[in-house]
Amino acid sequence: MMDRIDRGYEIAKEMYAGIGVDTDMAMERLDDIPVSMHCWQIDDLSGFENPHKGLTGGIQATGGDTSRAKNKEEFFRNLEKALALVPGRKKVALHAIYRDDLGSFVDRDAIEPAHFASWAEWAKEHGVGLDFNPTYFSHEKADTDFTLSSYDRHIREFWIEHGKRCRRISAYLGKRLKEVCINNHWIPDGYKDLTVDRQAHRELLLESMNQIMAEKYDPGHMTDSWESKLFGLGLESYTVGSHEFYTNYAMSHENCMVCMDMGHFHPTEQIADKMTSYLAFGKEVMLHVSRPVRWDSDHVVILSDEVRDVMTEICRQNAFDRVHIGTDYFDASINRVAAQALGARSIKQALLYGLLEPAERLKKYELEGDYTRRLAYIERQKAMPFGLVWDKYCQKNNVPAGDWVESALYG
Ligand SMILES: C[C@H](O)[C@H](O)[C@@H](O)C(=O)CO
Ligand SMILES: [Mn+2]
Repeated sequence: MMDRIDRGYEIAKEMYAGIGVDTDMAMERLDDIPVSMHCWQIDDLSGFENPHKGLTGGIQATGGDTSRAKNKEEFFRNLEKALALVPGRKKVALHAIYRDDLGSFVDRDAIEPAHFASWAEWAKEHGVGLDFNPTYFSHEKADTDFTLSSYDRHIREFWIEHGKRCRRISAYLGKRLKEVCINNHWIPDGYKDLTVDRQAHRELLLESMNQIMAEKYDPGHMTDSWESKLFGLGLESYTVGSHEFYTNYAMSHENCMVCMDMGHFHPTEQIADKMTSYLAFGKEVMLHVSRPVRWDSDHVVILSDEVRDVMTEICRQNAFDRVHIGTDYFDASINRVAAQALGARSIKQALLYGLLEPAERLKKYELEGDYTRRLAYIERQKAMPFGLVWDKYCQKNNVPAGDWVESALYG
């Protein structure tokens, strides 16, 4: 007697075959697409360095759910629980403040690969790759709202050293895990109110970036991305690291790309439309998949139209090796393990949705100028039994399907 999931899958397989889509093949392809899960949802970005410092830089984790990991043991236990709820290939994205201090305090301008050796061991044991993020905020030397673009040379030098060391650590992690580690830089630098000299800070940032990026690393071990932003809380009027700024930087440097965070643009701008502008020039792209609600509020990622459009676009361009998918949100209003798992699962669902699209057929209609069929078949896709294939995919990967949240809360 076939179980419910198998019966459902048989029907779905037949229906997708009817529109020329091979569901087995789609699941196989999905197996190979890593999603990089940010570790900081587990503890609201408190980190191991100084968990009581509090977030600075115009970012916030709001909400009153009490499940935030309170110590390292709880942090790893919860992170592992969340990983176990997400099917397929995964990476974990670290921040520099999650370093191991090896028994004594180490500031950000002094961290070394040794402070992340235990993470490399952990990643090997759990079969995941690692990505990295320098932490240019939540530190006394970031309290003026300026880091790499500060007018103060000492502040700049401190953060330049941090950036350089994070690149070295990323290269070490990539080499040890035999999987490229993406080192994503995000700085909060900006002004709350009307800004008179918008260029001076950008020139300083450029100079700092050039120093950070001077050393060349094997692209098979590490690559850098620079994450732009429109505005931060309390930094509403001017952000030094704008999208145009990093785009120009990435276009003129090798082994370097932009990171587009879905919460860092004007609400009507679509990331799905932006990716191919980089791919067309042979550039890779890093994504922070997030969910802004009215502002860059970092809500938990869901299977929204925006996320589905981004993942479908990656599938249509077959750009799995050129667009790197990472999560980024910090919501303190719900259970942290469930939040962490839900966002990554939603991205995998969106990818599966895209892989189940008869892309060649749709492209053919477009080429022929048959826009009626193009629209009608894109819409038809929404009523196809995609959920039945997803359940099968979870089952194949020994991950709970429908009732997964019970494992997150009580597993
Ligand atoms: C913690 C991350 O570095 C941070 O969320 C950054 O990626 C960002 O999106 C800031 O708004
Ligand atoms: Mn981000």
